[in-house]
Amino acid sequence: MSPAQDFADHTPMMQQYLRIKAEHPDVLVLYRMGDFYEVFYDDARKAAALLDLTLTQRGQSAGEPVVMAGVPVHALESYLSKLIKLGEPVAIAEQVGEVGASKGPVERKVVRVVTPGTITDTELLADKQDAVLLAVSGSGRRFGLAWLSITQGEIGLSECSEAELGGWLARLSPAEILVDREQVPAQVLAGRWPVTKRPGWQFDAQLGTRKLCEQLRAQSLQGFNAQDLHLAQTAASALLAFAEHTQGRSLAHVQSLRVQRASELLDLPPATQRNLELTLTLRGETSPTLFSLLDTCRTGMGSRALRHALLHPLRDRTEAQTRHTAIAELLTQGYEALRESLKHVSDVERIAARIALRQVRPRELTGLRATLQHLPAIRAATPAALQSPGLQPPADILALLERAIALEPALLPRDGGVIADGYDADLDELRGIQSNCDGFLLDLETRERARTGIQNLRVQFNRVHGFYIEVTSSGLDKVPMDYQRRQTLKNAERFITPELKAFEDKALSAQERALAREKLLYEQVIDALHAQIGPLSQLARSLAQLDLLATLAERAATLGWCRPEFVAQPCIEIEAGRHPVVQARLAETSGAEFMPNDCRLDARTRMLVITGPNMGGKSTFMRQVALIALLAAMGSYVPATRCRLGPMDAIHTRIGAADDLANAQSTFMLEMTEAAAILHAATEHSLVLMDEIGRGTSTFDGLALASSIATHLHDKTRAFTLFATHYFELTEFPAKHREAQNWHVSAVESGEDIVFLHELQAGPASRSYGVQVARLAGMPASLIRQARATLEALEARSTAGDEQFDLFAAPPAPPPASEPDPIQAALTALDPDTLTPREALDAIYRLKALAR
Ligand SMILES: Nc1ncnc2c1ncn2[C@@H]1O[C@H](COP(=O)(O)OP(=O)(O)OP(=O)(O)O)[C@@H](O)[C@H]1O
Repeated sequence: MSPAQDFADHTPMMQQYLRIKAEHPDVLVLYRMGDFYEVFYDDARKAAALLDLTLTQRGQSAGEPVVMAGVPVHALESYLSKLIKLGEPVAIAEQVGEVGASKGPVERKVVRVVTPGTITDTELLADKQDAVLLAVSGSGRRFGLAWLSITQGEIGLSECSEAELGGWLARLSPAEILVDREQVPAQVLAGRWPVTKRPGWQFDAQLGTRKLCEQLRAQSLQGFNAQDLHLAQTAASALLAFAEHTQGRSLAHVQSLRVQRASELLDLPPATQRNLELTLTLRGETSPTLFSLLDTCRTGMGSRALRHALLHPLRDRTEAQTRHTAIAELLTQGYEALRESLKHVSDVERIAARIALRQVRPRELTGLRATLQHLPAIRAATPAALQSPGLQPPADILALLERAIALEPALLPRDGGVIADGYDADLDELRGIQSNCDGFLLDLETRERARTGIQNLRVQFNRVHGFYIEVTSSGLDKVPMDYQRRQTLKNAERFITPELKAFEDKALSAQERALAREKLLYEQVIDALHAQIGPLSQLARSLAQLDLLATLAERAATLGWCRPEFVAQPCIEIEAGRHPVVQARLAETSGAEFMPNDCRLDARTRMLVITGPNMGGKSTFMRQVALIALLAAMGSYVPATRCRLGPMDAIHTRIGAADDLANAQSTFMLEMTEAAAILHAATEHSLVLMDEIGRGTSTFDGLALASSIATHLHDKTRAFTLFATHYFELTEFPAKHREAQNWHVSAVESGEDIVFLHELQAGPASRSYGVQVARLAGMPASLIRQARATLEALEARSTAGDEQFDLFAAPPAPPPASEPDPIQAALTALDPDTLTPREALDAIYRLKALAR
């Protein structure tokens, strides 16, 4: 059959392709053909457009040529990475049968489906971040969540209300969200995450429970405290089904479950995560952020554990306190040696997952081997209090890797040279035949030179022609009868002899057999490692935690942070607190010193009204208080000289933002929506940051709203509140509200200029210096002169005006009820059931008279 005929749609190969495609209608199917992955028909057109491939045409299908495009096997990863970034899932159909083993095309099967949330290829994954696959079930008021990072091995379950869903999505930052195609939550659609819709029957609580029990090898979910989470179980059924479907196998390494109840976490709503620039700056960059400042981890596992700790701080402070103690231990015993030894650690977590998925590559196994060899040094550098059984995996894992895997193996098992010499006698023998080659060829060459008398005769090998004896033109007349011509060159001829041919057959078949043997042995090594997934995952967790702790210790020492103290009574007491990221930026850019500030909030002072000039440092101060509280809660030391913290359930922030044009919300609408959410959610254990609320509307509206919001927070919510404002009128607030105090950021005037001291001082600011700040910003001098004159005029008018309006006066009483209408009163007094006809007639006359 000609190549073109291969592609006619009635041929067995195209039938095989069409069958595979029918099973995967929604994804691009890459169909392996020798050294290429081919895509056909509409997939080909789509792939050609997305990947800039050349379309070709072959054969005929229903009278039309078959359109196709291909990518070379060795370049698969770079194409996959492009497709995944474009949100295009891909099914990979490999040749799984032996070529020529049966009639018809080689057997092919989809071995895995690659989607943004299920990538396992080391090259496609970010080192410092997990790709989280999240399933969301339910609609309306309550939602079930189940998530998993395939390269990590732990399932997370939770349930939340509609208001909490946004916080969860921001916290988990999933690479892909699975939803029931008939019930897609609006918040999921509104987000920036790739969404995959799955059939409704895959969302089933009973199925979820069964799958979870199977996965965790448990009788019930009771031991995990997850038996009552029906919505989360529903999500888990879809999650596990999808994960298995994409990997083409069950996930042996996923063996643990963590139930995370929203009420257990310090609530960090999406606005807080954004405004505090935890992992992304307001501009969407990854640096400078709190995470980028903290993350000096030595391993990807450590960085991922750090990110998790930062975004999932617990309200209960036990775990954080244990971390503080560990940091203290590392600071006294030294952390440098430990951090140095962690440099030699590979990503054991991902390697374990890739062993479980049978995708592990030889070089990853040598990485694992080097890590295991290095464990004694790591244990020696770890303080006794931080040792854990996980750091001592069974010795046979290392023994196996040392015996079985070559020192420097090839990239892929199919290239050979992966299994070490001496591991398998059969392989050694086959390799022996190959390496004896050189000796045999030299020997043959000497013998043939002697036999023929051709002195420059040479025995050689190349991949295309195999073995041959080369004789230059000058020696051709001496060539014996048994030489058979193989190839003619310009100045020479190449021959083969029966002896050389026999040797060639033996050598080439030895090479093929050695490769097959290596493949088998490699599979056996993976089988043996598969049985050790448990200890390997435990090792990964221990190493990640060690790296995280050593990093926090290093940061604490380098940046001069202190151990926070947790107390039972409500308070936030910080001495000489700093904003760690602003401080680091200042040091890097201008070399300027950061001005530390105190903060004292307790049962008697729950609100600070902060005033002062623009650029004075109000936002920085408020954020630093929140960051210090968060750092303490995640188990880190904090940028201060002393810090005492009472219980805390949430950090809410309302800080100026740009218009949310995508969701058709104006700045003001967004401001009010966020403020409303805070007023509903905050409790007296929450920390609330309100930065210049009300500035998105007219002065009077804004002032009125700002003062009402402050009153609500003070009187009703009673949250610890930092309230920065430009409305001077609000400095009157503390005079009438016992638990509020005025503070201001200081600045001094020097001539026409202003110098910011960034120091927080008691009392209200004396003025706002807006015009001076505008001057600093480089406004034209004439404009500044005009602004100054206008300002003076306005100020004069306001002092000459009426007595100041009392913003915080009690709301006016509702208008008094008016006199009741006499007709209505008479009508109300009537009871028709008790009237005689005569009385009824009288009543009508009376009403008629009243109406006149
Ligand atoms: N404590 C401090 N020590 C040194 N520099 C500081 C301090 N606080 C703030 N700054 C510097 O001042 C700049 C402005 O601070 P910030 O944004 O907090 O001012 P602001 O009062 O909130 O201004 P606006 O009212 O315009 O929002 C910061 O970017 C930082 O460089």
